[in-house]
Amino acid sequence: MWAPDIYEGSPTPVTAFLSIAPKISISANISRLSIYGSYGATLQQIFFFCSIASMILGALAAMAQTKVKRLLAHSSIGHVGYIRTGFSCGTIEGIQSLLIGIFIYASMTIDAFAIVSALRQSRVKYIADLGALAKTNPISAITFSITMFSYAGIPPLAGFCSKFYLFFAALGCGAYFLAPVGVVTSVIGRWAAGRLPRLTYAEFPTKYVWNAPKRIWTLRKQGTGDAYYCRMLLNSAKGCRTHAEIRKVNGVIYPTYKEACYAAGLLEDDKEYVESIKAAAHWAPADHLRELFVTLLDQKELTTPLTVWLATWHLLVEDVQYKRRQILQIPDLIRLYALLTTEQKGVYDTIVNSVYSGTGGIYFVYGYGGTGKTFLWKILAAGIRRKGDIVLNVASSGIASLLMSGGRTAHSRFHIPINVDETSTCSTSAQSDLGAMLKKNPFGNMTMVFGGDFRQVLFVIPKGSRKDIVGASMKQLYLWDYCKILKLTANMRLTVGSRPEDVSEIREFAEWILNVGDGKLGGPNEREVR
Ligand SMILES: Nc1ncnc2c1ncn2[C@@H]1O[C@H](COP(=O)(O)OP(=O)(O)OP(=O)(O)O)[C@@H](O)[C@H]1O
Repeated sequence: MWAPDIYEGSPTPVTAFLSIAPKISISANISRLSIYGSYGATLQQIFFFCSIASMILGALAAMAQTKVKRLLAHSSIGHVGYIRTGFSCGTIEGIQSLLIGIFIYASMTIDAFAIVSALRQSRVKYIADLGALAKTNPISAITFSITMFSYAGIPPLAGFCSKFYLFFAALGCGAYFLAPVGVVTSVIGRWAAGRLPRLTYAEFPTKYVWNAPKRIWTLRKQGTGDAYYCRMLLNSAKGCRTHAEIRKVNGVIYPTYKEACYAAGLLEDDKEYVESIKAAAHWAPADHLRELFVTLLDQKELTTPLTVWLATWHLLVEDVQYKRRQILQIPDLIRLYALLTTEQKGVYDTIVNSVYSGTGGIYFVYGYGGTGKTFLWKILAAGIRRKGDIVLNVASSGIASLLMSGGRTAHSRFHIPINVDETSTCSTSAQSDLGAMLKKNPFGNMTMVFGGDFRQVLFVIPKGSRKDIVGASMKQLYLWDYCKILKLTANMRLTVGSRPEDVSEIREFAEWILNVGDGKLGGPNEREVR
């Protein structure tokens, strides 16, 4: 990015920092290099050429500027050229003059930006706005003029001393061409600085109004009403006969005078700030962008803050959703819900309705491996937690509990003893959060969802018979009679995320597993697994 664009687009304190700090650090580094190293004639010629190029570019470009900050930006480019002269000499005098130059440059720049910052509080942005400053704010006008003349190198000001030392050092090392170029560019700079305080007689009332009771000129405030924008258009539109014709710009009739003013380029539309925020979004996180936006608001840089907000809000709030989800540990629910199949949606809706109708209930979601049970748990938990309600995800094993958001083993969550007998109780304290929750929501009002595949969740009973194993399963609980069974049948593992060439193999394996589970394969195993 071109430095003056950055200067223009950044808040004034940032611009001041950018115009001083890098130059000091670069000058300090190259001075050290110059002291400890040495370079030949070719390199010296290149440095001289760069100095001359910076001086000429800074001076010529400054002539064409209309905005105060851009003028300072180009002056700063010119100054880099002057300062580099000291380094290019390759002599101790050159380094001394460079240090003096950088000190004076930093002082002048701090002074200039302090004034610019103060002036921008009163919305002075353009060089033309400075025209009648002497009338309204003589102290600022005098200080700014002195600073700009010092920038231009007019004797006996500090800027002159710095340039004098630099050119003297250049002549001392035989760079006879560089000194006259520096003098000529300084004269051009003097012209650029000299045109600051001028406004024509006709232009003066466009920036200032005469305050008759106080007998002073005050800065013209920008109007906001329709009449103001209409008057603005009338100053440039020709031959209008109707209001619609006043609002017509380049063949388009705009609905409001203000929009027509923007289209005609009569109002600043803050495009530069919108572009700055968009450019910064490529490398800066959203909270930094928000800081930038707030600084722009604070510095009163924006003409139409709402327009800038509407054009950039999606970048400024990019992380908000993400952060919220992180805090609540909620995945992107809307996207996930859309992924659910019809039968998964049926199960989801039944369970969520039971939670929010207040009736509660016990459900068992039955589906063989790969039908999306774990997938459903995640979305159910997200959907209910999103509303601030509590979901306790538990599993019978530690590994299975890791698959669920905030999952724990049932034993850990409800303090269930490992070895259970008739006298066992859960050691949940009544004062704990869990105890308080259980007291507040008696089991009748709660929704409990069990899930699994009987092929996968049957208990291992050491040396137990088929009858013992079935007897230890959930089906034997008295609660089972109240359990509503919800079924998932489509094997999602086959259809989602698998490579097409693997699908038939996975399908074959899934069917084989099913058949083993259903007892359709194999014979009696003589109570031993081989
Ligand atoms: N609606 C869906 N959209 C996209 N992917 C899905 C969907 N449902 C399930 N899946 C994916 O299918 C695969 C199997 O799902 P999941 O692990 O939830 O099944 P499961 O029934 O819990 O299996 P198992 O009983 O073997 O643990 C996972 O990769 C999951 O992300």
